[in-house]
Amino acid sequence: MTNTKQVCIIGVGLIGGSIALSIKETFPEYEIVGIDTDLSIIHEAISMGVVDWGTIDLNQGVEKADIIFVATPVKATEYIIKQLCQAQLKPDCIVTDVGSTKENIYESARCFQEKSISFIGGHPMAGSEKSGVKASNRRLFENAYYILTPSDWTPQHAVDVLKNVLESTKAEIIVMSSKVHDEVVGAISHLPHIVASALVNFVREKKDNPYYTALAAGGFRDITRIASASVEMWRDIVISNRESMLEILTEWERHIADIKQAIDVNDIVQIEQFFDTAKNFRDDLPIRQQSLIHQAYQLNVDVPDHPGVIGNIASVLGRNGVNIRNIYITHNRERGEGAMRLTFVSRDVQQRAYEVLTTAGYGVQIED
Ligand SMILES: NC(=O)c1ccc[n+]([C@@H]2O[C@H](COP(=O)([O-])OP(=O)(O)OC[C@H]3O[C@@H](n4cnc5c(N)ncnc54)[C@H](O)[C@@H]3O)[C@@H](O)[C@H]2O)c1
Ligand SMILES: O=C(O)C(=O)C[C@]1(C(=O)O)C=C[C@@H](O)C=C1
Repeated sequence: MTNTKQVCIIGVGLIGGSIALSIKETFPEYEIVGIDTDLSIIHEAISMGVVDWGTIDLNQGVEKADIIFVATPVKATEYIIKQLCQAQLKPDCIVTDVGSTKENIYESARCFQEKSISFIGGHPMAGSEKSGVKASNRRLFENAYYILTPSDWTPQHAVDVLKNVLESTKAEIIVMSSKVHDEVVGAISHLPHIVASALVNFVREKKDNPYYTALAAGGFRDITRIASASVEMWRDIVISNRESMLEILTEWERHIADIKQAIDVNDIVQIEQFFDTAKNFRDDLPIRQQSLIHQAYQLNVDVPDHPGVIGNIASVLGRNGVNIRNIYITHNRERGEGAMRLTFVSRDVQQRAYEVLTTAGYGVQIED
């Protein structure tokens, strides 16, 4: 149990909105206040039930808060923390953030120490390439890790209060130092985003030949989904995690140079080892049961080039009571044929759809 009554979310976007929704579901008695730069965002958040009320006035929004979440891009977070240090906060207020980098935010939060305000860095390790309050979801963090990096002046009971509130996200909370956070997350999150964007830019340079974009299908799309994420957010992340990123990118260049060298001298053993080492490690990565919104129960359906075939697939499923959650078409074959990737909410619905479509004569593959 906590005595928390009012939670303030600064930056009511994807992450701030999702945290607000999780907290509201578990603690309906809490008042959730939203602060953003634009009143239209506040109005939208109120109409979606994400916050109870909101304002664009930081001082007005935080004055009665028991817990403040700063959920803005990380450079804005540094600035907002400085403003909070000057603001009138309740004496036992806890300030936390959700930023993807932790060292820079920890440094800017040192000003809380002389005011004896508890500051606990935070980073939920789940998200999406989408932004804004519209994309928020109360189940976003289910079964994900939620990293906390408490400051050394923050008492343990404040960390316990925050953990208690964060249990509403159903994430697994782990504690580490902000330095270790930035090194590890730099490698497993920030580097992949750079690689994805570099890969897209690489193909973009070849766009004069239309085959590049036409043939960029499954593998390319899978590995580059995250290149569609918020530019502001990722600009701030790589600027803020500069030191770790420079070291990581130097290591990365070594990996690329090694495989390039192996191809150059036709070193078949080394080429095989390159793929084999990666495959073994990837196959052994622990699988965390993801939240419902991440689970994708999919079917690939061969789509012959006939007028009305897509409508027919949708209606045959509809007639049999099967709801489609998402449809994605890949035109990855010559002469107009393609594949349709359908997503369903559960394994049962996926199985039912498979039966319906195979009975109707479609070529269907289940994707695990
Ligand atoms: N998107 C992800 O996958 C993800 C995952 C984990 C953590 N994060 C971190 O969470 C934070 C927010 O990311 P997001 O994806 O929710 O972004 P978002 O763009 O969806 O939301 C950010 C919100 O902050 C508001 N904002 C910006 N500057 C502000 C300011 N000065 N004052 C008040 N509001 C301001 C924006 O208007 C927007 O509503 C970032 O620090 C990011 O690094 C993102
Ligand atoms: O799933 C995605 O789209 C994400 O990019 C989520 C992701 C990640 O890299 O794993 C992105 C940034 C965050 O700081 C944490 C999570």
